[in-house]
Amino acid sequence: MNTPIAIIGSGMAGLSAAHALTAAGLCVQLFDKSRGSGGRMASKRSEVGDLDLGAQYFTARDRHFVDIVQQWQENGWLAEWKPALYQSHGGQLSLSPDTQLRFIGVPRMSALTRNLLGELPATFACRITEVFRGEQHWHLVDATGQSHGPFSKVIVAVPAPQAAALLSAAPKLAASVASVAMEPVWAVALGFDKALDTPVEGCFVQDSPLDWLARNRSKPGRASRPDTWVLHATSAWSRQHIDLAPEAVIEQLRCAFAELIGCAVPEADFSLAHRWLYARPAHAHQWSALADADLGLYVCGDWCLSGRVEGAWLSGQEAARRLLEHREHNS
Ligand SMILES: Cc1cc2nc3c(=O)[nH]c(=O)nc-3n(C[C@H](O)[C@H](O)[C@H](O)COP(=O)(O)OP(=O)(O)OC[C@H]3O[C@@H](n4cnc5c(N)ncnc54)[C@H](O)[C@@H]3O)c2cc1C
Ligand SMILES: NC(=O)C1=CC=CN([C@@H]2O[C@H](COP(=O)(O)OP(=O)(O)OC[C@H]3O[C@@H](n4cnc5c(N)ncnc54)[C@H](O)[C@@H]3O)[C@@H](O)[C@H]2O)C1
Repeated sequence: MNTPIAIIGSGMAGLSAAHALTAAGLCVQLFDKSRGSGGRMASKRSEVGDLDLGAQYFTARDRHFVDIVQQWQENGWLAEWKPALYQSHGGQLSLSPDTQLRFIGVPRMSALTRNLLGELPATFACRITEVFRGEQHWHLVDATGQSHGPFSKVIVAVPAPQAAALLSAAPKLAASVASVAMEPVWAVALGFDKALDTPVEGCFVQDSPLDWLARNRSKPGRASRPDTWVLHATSAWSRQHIDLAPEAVIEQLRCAFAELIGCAVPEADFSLAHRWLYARPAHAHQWSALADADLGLYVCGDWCLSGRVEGAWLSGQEAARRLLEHREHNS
């Protein structure tokens, strides 16, 4: 019997592992606490259109990732994003041309992970709280106390602080994962019925509570009206203001935006704030993936590498590769 492999987390890392394992003829079952796939590549549907509140774009440097990105582009799941890119230093805005290729899901970032999910078996709105090994197989318990299984192996593909809590079966692994700190990011979306009078479409920011801002209508496939923007605070500012009320976060980041954008910024006609508690690892690692292969427990995620979409995909591939390698050696 092909006992399925449980994958906890259906962000880019979990989906990447799922694809590699199904391509090798194995069965997988994904679990995610959210109502859909994508994790930090999520897009929020709102009255002003879809808003990419997490990952803004991604780059591809590793040659394997470059190849898969090309396939995704040929499938129509991705487009290149070529914003009028600026930088802001000490309040000075300047054009920041570069030759970097940047990709986005179309018509929203989450379309990519939705396409990757395809027909893969997945259980959503299911927060896994316990992962334990019986005599022969693995079992999962969710927040409602329901048990899921049996599974031949388990891949944990969630942010490190959430993964550590699921690894009590492998204390050494749990300790390594628990040592990874992840930083928060406040994201704010603003919508203006009358478009702002600025050529800026994306901006890397320094010396401000803001770290990044992007104009949605510059992204292929997005609605052009109203004029919506996504602002990301720095992790330092987000940490200091972690418990601030969303309305106050919106106001403070709107003021920071108005200060640097160089045009009149009226009250927003639409606004929302989203707090990412585990947005990015505090430090990059070179782990690719972690495992207790004899137990059959694997861990992956962006935080094992660069804290970027590319790192998440590579980490999922590596977890799957190690699982398949161990399986082959023991068959
Ligand atoms: C604000 C922000 C901006 C970013 N900008 C960029 C960018 O411009 N470019 C770039 O390359 N990267 C960017 N990133 C990083 C990028 O989004 C991540 O590297 C990547 O999406 C991580 O994928 P992942 O699969 O490792 O984790 P995630 O996407 O976090 O997926 C983990 C999944 O696990 C689920 N989960 C967690 N715990 C449990 C549990 N107990 N039970 C069940 N499910 C669980 C979650 O719901 C989630 O769906 C950004 C991230 C943020 C937050
Ligand atoms: N906010 C968060 O939580 C984030 C979590 C994880 C990643 N985040 C940001 O994503 C991008 C992705 O980095 P990348 O894939 O290496 O893209 P990049 O465009 O090459 O940027 C790398 C880095 O270089 C600086 N930079 C790049 N281009 C310019 C430019 N034209 N002008 C000025 N500066 C530039 C910039 O500092 C980038 O950080 C990356 O932005 C992560 O911060 C967010």
